[in-house]
Amino acid sequence: MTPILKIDSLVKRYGGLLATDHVSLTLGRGELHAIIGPNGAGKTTLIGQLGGEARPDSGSIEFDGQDVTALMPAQRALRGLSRSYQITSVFPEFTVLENVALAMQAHCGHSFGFWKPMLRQAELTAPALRAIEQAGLAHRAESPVADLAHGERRQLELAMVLVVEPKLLLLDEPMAGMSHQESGKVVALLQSLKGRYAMLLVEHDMDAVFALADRISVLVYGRIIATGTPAEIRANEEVRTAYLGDETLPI
Ligand SMILES: Nc1ncnc2c1ncn2[C@@H]1O[C@H](COP(=O)(O)OP(=O)(O)OP(=O)(O)O)[C@@H](O)[C@H]1O
Repeated sequence: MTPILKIDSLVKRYGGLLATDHVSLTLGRGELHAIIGPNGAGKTTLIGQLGGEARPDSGSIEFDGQDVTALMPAQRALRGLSRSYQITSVFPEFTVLENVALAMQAHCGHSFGFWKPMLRQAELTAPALRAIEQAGLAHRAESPVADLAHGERRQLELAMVLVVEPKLLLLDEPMAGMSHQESGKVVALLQSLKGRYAMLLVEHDMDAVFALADRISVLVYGRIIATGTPAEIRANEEVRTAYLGDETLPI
């Protein structure tokens, strides 16, 4: 079976700095692959290139058997490559359900009637409710987004991506700023989604990464120094050296 994602020798330069230094990586269907690395290693830059917001200087990105290197973010999303964003375009006075339905509508373009009240369109509300349930927010479906706690907003972000049924989810620090209890909920949630979606997870919470990932790649100064199972990464000498003195790696 073709891999869902194949990155080949991706390079991104900022002046003299190689933020992504010939990164190659393959992701299997249904795999949860984590990218870890110290601050400034190039994790966000890599996710940005996969999402399509940052253009690589060279190298290629193949998604689901097709070259998507030159595609815009919306074109990638339509093919099933979706990124979970820190929400900026959410409508705080609208409910969780309305926001997720709107995300679905935006994704599908003009195939829905704008003149009909959104919540009477089962084509929008049924998948929206499913995604909200998957994201563990069913009890908040009718709450205005302004009333959500920080952790619940991150769950909403996830619902807004899940609603379009992506083939690959790009997750950029989904536990950032969460309490221990909140991040535990997101770990359980991602665990429940495992196998159904391929996921590329960038995360600083090492307990979460080592609990969830099928494989982990370690990025240091823009270069992948190791890829392997959590046990292989724990045992890797070069990784231990790169993290020397960094207590966040549970090895
Ligand atoms: N737009 C930009 N212009 C210039 N340099 C940049 C730009 N974006 C990132 N960089 C540099 O590229 C390198 C990689 O940054 P990046 O944000 O991708 O790292 P990161 O691994 O995500 O870090 P963190 O864990 O702190 O989020 C850093 O040295 C950063 O200063």
